[in-house]
Amino acid sequence: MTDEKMDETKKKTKKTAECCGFPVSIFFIVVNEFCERFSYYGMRAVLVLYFRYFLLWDDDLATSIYHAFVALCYLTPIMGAIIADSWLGKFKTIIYLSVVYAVGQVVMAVSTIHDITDTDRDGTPNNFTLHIALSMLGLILIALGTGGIKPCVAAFGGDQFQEHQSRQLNTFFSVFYLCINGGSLLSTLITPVLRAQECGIHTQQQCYPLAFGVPAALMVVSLVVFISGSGMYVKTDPEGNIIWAVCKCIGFAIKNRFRHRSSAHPKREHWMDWANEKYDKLLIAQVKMVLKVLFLYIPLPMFWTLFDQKGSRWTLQATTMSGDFRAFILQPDQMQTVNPILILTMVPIMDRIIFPLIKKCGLDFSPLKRMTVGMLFAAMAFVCAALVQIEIDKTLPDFPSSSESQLKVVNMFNSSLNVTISHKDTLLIDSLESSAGYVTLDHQEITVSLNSSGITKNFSLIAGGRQTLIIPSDPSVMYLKEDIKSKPREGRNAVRFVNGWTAVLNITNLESNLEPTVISNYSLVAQGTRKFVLSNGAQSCEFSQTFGFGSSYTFLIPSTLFSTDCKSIKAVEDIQPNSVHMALQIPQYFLITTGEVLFSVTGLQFSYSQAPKNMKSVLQAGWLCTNAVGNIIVLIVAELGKLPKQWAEYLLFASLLVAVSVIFSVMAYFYTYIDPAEVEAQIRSELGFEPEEEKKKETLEMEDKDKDQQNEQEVKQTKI
Ligand SMILES: C[C@H](N)C(=O)N1CCC[C@H]1C(=O)O
Repeated sequence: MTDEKMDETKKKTKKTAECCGFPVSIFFIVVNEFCERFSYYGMRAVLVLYFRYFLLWDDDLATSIYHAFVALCYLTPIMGAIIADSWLGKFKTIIYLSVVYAVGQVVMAVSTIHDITDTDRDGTPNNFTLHIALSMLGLILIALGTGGIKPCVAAFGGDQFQEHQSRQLNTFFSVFYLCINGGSLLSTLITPVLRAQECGIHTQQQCYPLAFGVPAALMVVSLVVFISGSGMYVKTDPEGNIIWAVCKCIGFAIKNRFRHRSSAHPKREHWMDWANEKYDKLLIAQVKMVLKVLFLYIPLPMFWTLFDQKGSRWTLQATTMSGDFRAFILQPDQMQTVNPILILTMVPIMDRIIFPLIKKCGLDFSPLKRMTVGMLFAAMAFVCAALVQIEIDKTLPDFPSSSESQLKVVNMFNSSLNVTISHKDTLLIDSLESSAGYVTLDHQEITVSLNSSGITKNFSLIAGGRQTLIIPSDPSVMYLKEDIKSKPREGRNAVRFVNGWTAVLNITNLESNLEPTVISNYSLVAQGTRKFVLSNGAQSCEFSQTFGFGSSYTFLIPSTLFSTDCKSIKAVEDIQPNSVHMALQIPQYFLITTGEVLFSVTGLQFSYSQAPKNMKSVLQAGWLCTNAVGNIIVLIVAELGKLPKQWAEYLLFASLLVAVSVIFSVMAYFYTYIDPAEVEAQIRSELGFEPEEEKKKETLEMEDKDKDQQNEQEVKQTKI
């Protein structure tokens, strides 16, 4: 045996330090994963807000770029796997790509410092191009890093286990998943709080640099932890350019099959056997194993398509619900933290109680069955989401269709008015009151007549819009103002004021002073009791209003404002607060998380256990790719298909997933589980290669011989 070969075999049979039956090196790997996921999910938690409120992109662009980024993060694992399995090995790939990742996070954090381009010191950046360029560069580096290392870390963790530790290996994947979710939970709680702080050199702004800087620091910690374990790892070397060899082998099999397509040539058991002429049996067997699993993955993206809507559709659903839990207030996007919290409790329960119980009952709950059941749970979660949506829809205002217009009338005149719209609808409105709700009209050109004064005016309404007609103290100058026609974002409340006082007013929360007879633009206020101070320079008074979630109010300020100490201000409710409670989303979160434990944790283990030794990262990457495709489907669905009713869309997704899980269960039925190591050993022995066990024994014997020789020499030297 050559020295090189001996070194390699020694590496493979290296005894690792153990603690409670687990390799000690695993500790560094799970801590590394915890920090990395903290970094990834922490950054993701504030990314859309950064796009929306720092770069000032609109909602559509912000969500599209966000989903495109997530999809990229799950596509780059292919690159990481190729580098690891064919070139650098998993250990070096993790280190190099972690450096790229950490640099990306730092670039991203720098891009969020508004002071770097805020030359006029007004609090907003002056060179958006630079911020956009830096953040895109940062995101690309992050996607390369996080995706690149992801298949390697899981597979590298698996590599640390010896053959006798197969039970511990399964536990490892569960612990690994717990660490992912521990990191995700902490970071999604912490980074939004960091963002809400104010910071800056010249002007104080929302502290995005801190919200992105802490994840960057955690990525550096992750790298340091991983390097610290360096001396303890089992590092398997890549066996040449395996991916290229696989591609060539598949290409040759297809070409050869095509060349021998006539019936004169006998059929072969498997189409890959057409590569027999040129490639060795071992490689062909390995390719067959990988292809079999990859084929099985084809239906899986549908699970992720539903799963990933937690962050988009379900969060939007939460914005139309009430988050008042009495002891605490939950914001709509915080509802997502229910997922990692449930993962942290359910993985141990499943592992320790449910799975052993199922086994005790003599039921066969094989990995592919678990994954099928996982998909059905996710489908049930969407049925629940549809039911909740139906409840919410009952409480939502009737917003106008695209051909309709809605009109509300506010009377700031000093006496009641009879307002007739288009000679048809007559509304009697008291002074400092509004019409009860909105009048829906199926035409846009209207005539408004104030019957007592004989004033008549024509207006053109916005099709599909909501507007308020303000009749000021001088009714002849009545005018229209556009209203919001959807629930205010993030469960906040939209407020505006009509100034019926005789002079300019300054009102807290409003961007600028309010002229007499004018209605202000909306400003958004959070849930809770809010205080408004109104002043004209000489006098001031304050009033408070308690807000729920997702309401809209117009406050009518009378001419008697200061004499009544603000008490005469009239609140008109344009959109009622959300009344369906966010707790109703818990069942759907519970079901999707149960689905995730059954589907995702099992899929991770399955991808490792069914892969040949030299293609572990490749199959992990294939598994992660199902997630990328799922995200791309979300993107396409968001752009194209919009069903008129949200609950119908939820049901459509649920039915699609049920259909896909039936297909998957049929495919799974025909799949036979293998032990890749055994298959490889068998082929090796058929081909007359030295079996691994023999190699091990030989290495140990060589080591013993080396030691004996050393001892002999030492004895000789002492004698001399
Ligand atoms: C946070 C999720 N519960 C979760 O653990 N994941 C979602 C996609 C896969 C997995 C992850 O690796 O982040």
